[in-house]
Amino acid sequence: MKDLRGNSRRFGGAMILLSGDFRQTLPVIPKSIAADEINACLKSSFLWWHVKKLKLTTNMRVALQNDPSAAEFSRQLLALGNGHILIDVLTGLISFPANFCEFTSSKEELITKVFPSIEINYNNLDWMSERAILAAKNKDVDSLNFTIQSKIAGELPSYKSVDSTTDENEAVNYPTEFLNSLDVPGTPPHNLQVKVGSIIIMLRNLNPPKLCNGTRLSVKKLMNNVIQSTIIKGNFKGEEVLIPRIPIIPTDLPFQFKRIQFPVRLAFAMTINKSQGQSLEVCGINLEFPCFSHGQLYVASSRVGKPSSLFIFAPENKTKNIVYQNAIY
Ligand SMILES: Nc1ncnc2c1ncn2[C@@H]1O[C@H](COP(=O)(O)OP(=O)(O)OP(=O)(O)O)[C@@H](O)[C@H]1O
Repeated sequence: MKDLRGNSRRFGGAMILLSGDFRQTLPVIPKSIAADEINACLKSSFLWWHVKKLKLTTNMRVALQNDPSAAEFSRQLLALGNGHILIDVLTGLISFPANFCEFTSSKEELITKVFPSIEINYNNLDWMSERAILAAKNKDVDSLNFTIQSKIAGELPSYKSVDSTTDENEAVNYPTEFLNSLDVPGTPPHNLQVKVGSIIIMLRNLNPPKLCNGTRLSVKKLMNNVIQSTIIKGNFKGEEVLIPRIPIIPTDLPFQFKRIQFPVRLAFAMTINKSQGQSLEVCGINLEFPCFSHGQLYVASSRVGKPSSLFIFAPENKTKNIVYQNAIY
């Protein structure tokens, strides 16, 4: 920038606008500890000290609801995000603030609260687009997705990926059966099982800005080599798209392999990290296995604008709220 603009000031004197919330999840670094994540955060850059900070004061997602609980809910979310909710020293768990959400007593009840009568409602794209269940880990999300998908009638075809090593000399070290068994975050599964009417999420940018990593769609027709789907959220809501199989090379493995598969996963449920940036009308959080990193509980809870839209399943209504204070202040 300095060279391009012929100006020796930082960024060549150009004004750069960054926006974000440090209460939210930090960059994901595989096999890292908290210090690695904080180190990768913008705040650890030497440039941070030259940034002028401006603060937004109104939670618009909450304010737009015109709900009597708005001010209190917004305050509770900030307390959660700032790590100001008392942690029990013996268990390391927090109790949620009063009237923060509606608790369910089981995972099954959580599904019923978020997706009531899904066997009838799944054809209503508006209804489907505004709800999701969130969990911290992919493993928990997968099991929720299978359970919810099983409530929809219809055939369940299996799309198996074609997996191979990128370096053919390594083929003997990584047999196809082993590659097939890998379930890598951010990569579609080897055995993709979807039904017509299922909700899926894109895992790659196929055709930005319409079809991007994170776009949610409803499956309309399943063909051998193409999945026809309707975009259910965002500026291109209602548009139909064709999704082909593409080669995908996961980046965070100690070796490289290529998976040819539709770049999608089921998305009735999704990970909290994947939900960052989305707004929902109805949100369920499955905390059977608690959050494990900074800001996850805050991100999950702040996807909705009012407590009556937030359903939580947590053993004994208690959970972990991980907040790295040096990421916030
Ligand atoms: N100034 C505003 N006036 C009216 N509505 C707004 C305004 N700012 C945001 N919104 C609405 O608030 C909701 C959240 O906005 P948006 O998704 O841009 O926030 P965000 O900062 O990306 O949230 P998060 O990071 O928590 O996902 C959206 O429904 C958006 O339309």
